[in-house]
Amino acid sequence: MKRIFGLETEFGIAYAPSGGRRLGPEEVARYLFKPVVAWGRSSNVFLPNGSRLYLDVGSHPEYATAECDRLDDLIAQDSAGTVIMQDLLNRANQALNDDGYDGTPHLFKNNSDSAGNSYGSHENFLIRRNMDFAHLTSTLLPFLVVRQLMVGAGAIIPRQVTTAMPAVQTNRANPHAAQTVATPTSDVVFGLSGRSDVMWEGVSSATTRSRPIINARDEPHADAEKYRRLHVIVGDSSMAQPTTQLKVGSAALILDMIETGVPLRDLTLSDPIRDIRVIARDLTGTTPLELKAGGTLTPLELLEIYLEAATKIVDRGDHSVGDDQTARDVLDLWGRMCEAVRSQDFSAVDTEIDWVIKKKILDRYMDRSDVELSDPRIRRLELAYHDVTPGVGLVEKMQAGGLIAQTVSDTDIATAKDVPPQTTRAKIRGAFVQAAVDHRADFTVDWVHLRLNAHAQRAVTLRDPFVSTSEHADELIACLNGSELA
Ligand SMILES: Nc1ncnc2c1ncn2[C@@H]1O[C@H](COP(=O)(O)OP(=O)(O)OP(=O)(O)O)[C@@H](O)[C@H]1O
Ligand SMILES: [Mg+2]
Repeated sequence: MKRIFGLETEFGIAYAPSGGRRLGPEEVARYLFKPVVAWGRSSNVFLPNGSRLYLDVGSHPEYATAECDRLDDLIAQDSAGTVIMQDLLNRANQALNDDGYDGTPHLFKNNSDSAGNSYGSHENFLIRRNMDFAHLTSTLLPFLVVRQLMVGAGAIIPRQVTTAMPAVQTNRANPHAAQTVATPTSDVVFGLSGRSDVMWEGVSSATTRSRPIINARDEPHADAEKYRRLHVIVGDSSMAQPTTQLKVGSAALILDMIETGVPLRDLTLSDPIRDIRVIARDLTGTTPLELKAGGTLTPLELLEIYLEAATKIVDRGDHSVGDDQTARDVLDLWGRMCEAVRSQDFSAVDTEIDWVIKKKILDRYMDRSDVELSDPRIRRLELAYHDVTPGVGLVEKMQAGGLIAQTVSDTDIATAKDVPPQTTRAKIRGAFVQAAVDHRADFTVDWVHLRLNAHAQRAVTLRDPFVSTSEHADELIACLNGSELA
C-alpha cells in the first residue's frame, strides 16, 4: 500500500542579548527571512526540494516537508528543514552583527515558548476518500491519545490535571494559532508531552472551537474525489530521528490496518480529553482508562494491542512506510519501548526516544546539583534539548557522540536540502521552482499548481501526489529555457 506523508514544523525563536540591545523574536524572524524574501520575493515560498517555508504573522517560521511516500525520505526531508533553518540563522546572525547587534539568535524545535504559547508539529497522511472518515478517525483516536507514552518529547508540566477550558480558549478563530497554556507553578512533574494539556477535542474542523487532536478541515491538496489528507496536530516536534520514525511509522501502520480492514476490537475511550492529560503524567503506562464498550485498559495494554495488529500488517507486506526493513525497525522500537515501560528499565531505548533521553539528562543534572524539577536551571536544560542553534544545542552534540541514534545519514540530509523526494509530485515541483528561479521568472506555486504568471493559461495541475513526472510541467520548464534563448 502507498501513502503520502508530510510533516510541518513550527520553530521557536529567541534572542540572547550580550549586554547590548534587546531584540524581539518578530524582529529576529524578519532577519531570518531576509534571504528568503530576496530569493523568492515572498516570505511564503516553495523551495527546490519541494518543501514550503513560510512566516505567518508572529515569530514561528514553519517548514512543511515535501510529499514523501517513504518514511526514510520523510525523516531526511524533515531534518533537512532544520538544516535549512540553521543556515538561515547563521546568515541572520551575521546580518545582526553587521547592524550592531552583538547578541545571539537562537532557534528551537520545540512546542512551547517562555510566554506559555503552545505550537506544534503537524503530521499529514494521505487517506483514501472512500474510507468512512468518522470510522477512521474514531479508530485512530485512542491510539493518538496513548502514543505519547512512546514518542512524547517529555515536558515539565503542572502536576494537577485541568480539564476546564480557560475562557480565552473557547473562541479561537484559528486552530493553528499559538495557544496559551497555564504557566506551570512550582508543583510540576516530568510528563510525556506538553501538548496533551492544550488538546480540547478529538476530531473537529476547529474553526471556532479550540484545538483538536485531529483537525478535520477538508483540504486534500489532491484529487478530492480520490484522496483526503488527514491532519494530525497532537504530536510533539521530535528531536531524535528514531522518535520521528516511530511517531509517524506507528500512526501509518494503524492507518494501514484500518484501510485494509484488519479487524480490531472497539477501543474507543470514554473520555479521551481527560485521558490524554492523565496519561501525560503517567510514565508507567498503568492508569486504567475506561472504554466506551465497557471495561478498562491501560495505555501500555492499548499500545501492545495496536502493536500486535501492526505486526500483522507488516507480516503481510501490506504497509505504507516504505521498505520492509523500515517497517521492521518501527515494530522493533515499538516492542522495545513497550518492554521498557513495563519493566521501567529504559536502557534499551535511551538513545532513541525523546522523553527518555530528556528525562535522563534532567535526572542526572538534578542528582548532581541537588536541584528541584521546578528550578530555572532545569527549565533551561529542558529547552537546550530543543535548541537547534548550530554549535549550541544538546542534540547535535549527543548525536555526534553517539548518545542519540540516527536513522538517516547526514549525507542524505544534506542531499534533501536541495533534492526533492524522487517518487512523488514534489520532484516535478522542485524542478519547476529551480528552473523558474534560475530564469528569474514570475511564478506561482502551491501543493497542486505550477504557474508561470506570463503564461497563466498553461498552468499545470498536479492532482495526484504519487505521480512524479508530468509532460505539461516539462513543457512549462522548456518554455522557460526557450525564453532564455530568445
Ligand atoms: N495529498 C496529500 N496528502 C498528505 N499530505 C500532503 C498532501 N499534499 C500535501 N501534503 C503535505 O501536507 C503538508 C501541508 O503543509 P502546509 O503547511 O501547507 O499545511 P496546511 O495545513 O495546508 O496549511 P497551513 O499550515 O498554512 O494551515 C506538507 O507537509 C505536504 O507535504
Ligand atoms: Mg502548515
